[in-house]
Amino acid sequence: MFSSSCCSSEKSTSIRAKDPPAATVATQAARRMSKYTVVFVRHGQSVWNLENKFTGWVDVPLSEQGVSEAQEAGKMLKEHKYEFDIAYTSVLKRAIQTCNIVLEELDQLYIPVEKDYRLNERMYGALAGLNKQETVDKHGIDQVMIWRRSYDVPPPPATEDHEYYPGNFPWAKDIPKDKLPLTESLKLTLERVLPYWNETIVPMVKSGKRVLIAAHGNSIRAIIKHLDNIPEDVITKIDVPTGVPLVYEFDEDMKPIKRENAAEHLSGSYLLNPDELKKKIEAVKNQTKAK
Ligand SMILES: O=C(O)[C@@H](CO)OP(=O)(O)O
Repeated sequence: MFSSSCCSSEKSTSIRAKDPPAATVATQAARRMSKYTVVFVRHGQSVWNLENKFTGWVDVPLSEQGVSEAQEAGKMLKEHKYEFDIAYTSVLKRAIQTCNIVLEELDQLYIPVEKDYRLNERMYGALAGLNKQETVDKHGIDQVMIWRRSYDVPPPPATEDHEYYPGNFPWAKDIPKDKLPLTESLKLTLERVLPYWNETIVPMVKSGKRVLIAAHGNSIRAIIKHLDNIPEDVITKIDVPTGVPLVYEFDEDMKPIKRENAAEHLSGSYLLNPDELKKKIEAVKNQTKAK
């Protein structure tokens, strides 16, 4: 079964609180009503995160640090006694590796794992392969932040002559040409991910299966925007750290229930203490800096 406690700071509240504040009582009541739990994990650091390159659909592996982060994610879940019936991941090896490492740590490699390109990272268009900071130096921080974090402005497209044109990826051969994106904004990523969430993952959750999703910074941002109805101008400021489990609880209508220690703007909470979490989120933000 899923454990009811989530993180170190939650543990300390139970020691501290003789007369829990009203908010805690409300959260505890909400938790009793929670029916389903889904855990998201962004893959650990990839070799292109390490080299600070825009990646998107390019299929690069985890770095050494990324492998350790995925192991840590698995250990966190094990510590809190999470178990899963099925896992979903993308067709990109950094997410698949993360999924396998997490399941290995949990000693649950036996569960089915479904891979689908609709959980892929956003397709980063012609920026794929470029160094993020060099792109800032060339185009300016404002332009790069529009490409990187605006809700609906996609980067320039990767046309057929581009080194990372997605039609050349072996795993993409069955994607119909009209569905093959040459670039994606977060909005387009959401439009790709959401049908998979609604039609494949939600029915599985509602059937009582305990679901793990190992995916990517922007495919997870897209899903949480949908789950928490996060406004367009707020989701632009939200970054997902690498290799930290993010736990969501839902009521029977799949409406998220706010967890104690929920991350800012989210109903879900990360299984990491706030200081470490902040450092990991800053590391993502700092991939592009103003000069
Ligand atoms: O390059 C990418 O594919 C993504 C994730 O690493 O980057 P960003 O965080 O800049 O959207």
